[in-house]
Amino acid sequence: MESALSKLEALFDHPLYNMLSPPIPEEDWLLRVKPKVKASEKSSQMWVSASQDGYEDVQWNSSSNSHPPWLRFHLGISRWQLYPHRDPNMEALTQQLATSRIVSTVQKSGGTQLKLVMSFPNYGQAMFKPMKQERDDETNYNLYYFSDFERHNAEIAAFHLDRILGYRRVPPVVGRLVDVVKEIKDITTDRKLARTFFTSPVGNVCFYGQCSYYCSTEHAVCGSPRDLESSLAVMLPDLSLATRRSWRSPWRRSYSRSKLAKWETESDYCSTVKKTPPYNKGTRLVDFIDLVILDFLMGNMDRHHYETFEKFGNNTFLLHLDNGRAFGRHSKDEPSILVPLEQCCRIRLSTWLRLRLLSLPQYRLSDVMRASLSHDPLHSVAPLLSEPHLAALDRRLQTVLETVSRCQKQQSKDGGGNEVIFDDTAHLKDMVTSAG
Ligand SMILES: Nc1ncnc2c1ncn2[C@@H]1O[C@H](COP(=O)(O)OP(=O)(O)OP(=O)(O)O)[C@@H](O)[C@H]1O
Ligand SMILES: [Mn+2]
Repeated sequence: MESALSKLEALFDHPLYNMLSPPIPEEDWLLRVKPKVKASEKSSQMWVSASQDGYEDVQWNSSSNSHPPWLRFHLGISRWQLYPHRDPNMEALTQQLATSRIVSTVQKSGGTQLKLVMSFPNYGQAMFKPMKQERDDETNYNLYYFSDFERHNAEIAAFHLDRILGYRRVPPVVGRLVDVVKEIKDITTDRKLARTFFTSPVGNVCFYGQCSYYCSTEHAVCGSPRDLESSLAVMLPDLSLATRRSWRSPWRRSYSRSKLAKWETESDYCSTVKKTPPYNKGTRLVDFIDLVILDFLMGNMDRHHYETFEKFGNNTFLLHLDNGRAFGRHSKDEPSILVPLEQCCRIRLSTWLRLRLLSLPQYRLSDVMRASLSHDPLHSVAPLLSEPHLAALDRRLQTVLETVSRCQKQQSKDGGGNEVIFDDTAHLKDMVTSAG
């Protein structure tokens, strides 16, 4: 393990993760801090929390040292990433998610499967997903992808994988053992949720909540006897502060047992997408390919939509939310997830270079993932990804690199220029030269 940890350190020290980027102009931050409130106006503007039992009486000013970690996270979101590489706030943020007292729990409306929103004394919030499946269970082959369970460990592993790929587009997620009585049943104001609690025949406390899928006694989640493994993802800024736009994936599956989607029958499908806004300009297509690569590596077939922050228009990163259906199978890869890369033959240079790095023995993807996941609090209960899942990552990475090579061969055969690799580092090189 020690050598794996130093591999991860070496990876994050590599120049490919430490490229100089231009200073961020003010309009490229998602949120702005309001100017300091004058002391005379303070009393009326201060958050009133006395009535909300369990909350801290916080007095925030514009000095970021006094900000709670979740607020620092919100203030660090920019046009290009959710958090910076080697984020000095990450330790405190994940620590809060993992250990902070839970003062309120309610169901999150919308979505198909049970999810809860939990609040901390400093007003931070997290989205909770419970463990529904043992780590070594493989998704039933006769189950359609849209009927698959969501997995708490997939949410956790997706955050680590996204960071290792250098994207930083998944909100931080940690594992936590939640006491379903003390931290859910006893404190929830949600009567509909509270009503679904029961004690199983062997004395474990279980509940199922209300949702459109898997919220019934047969699909209850149970503590052991009260402790339940779960994932807690830090909440993004409220929609009233930062509106998000949802985009339908051009390679969306049909979500029907009998129909095929257009991309499954038209081999030239990407040439249409490339001409269609917003994929015809900027980096949207290669950003989407980045997401496709993440999904192929973790076997996520459920990427029907993705979101962006409206403030940044079309010129921004894609949020990689909702990864619960990843890591369902390790013994089989799902080639259809990689179809957009195969059909479009485009990839960011910086992504491709990092993928090649991760295929080298000294930075091997499975090793750095194992090391990264060992920092999660649930690692002491059981490894977040079993060895076969880690091995599948290396195998799938090879497939991604082979797909890119095939694209390059095909293109040189066709006598084309270098259109496979999209050089997103040119502006960085300019900066380095002008700085030097
Ligand atoms: N960390 C987060 N902070 C704020 N909102 C989030 C976060 N993660 C997800 N969401 C929002 O919550 C909604 C539901 O989450 P999620 O997609 O994980 O649930 P789901 O049950 O899988 O939904 P669906 O079945 O529709 O895909 C998403 O549409 C997303 O906008
Ligand atoms: Mn989903």
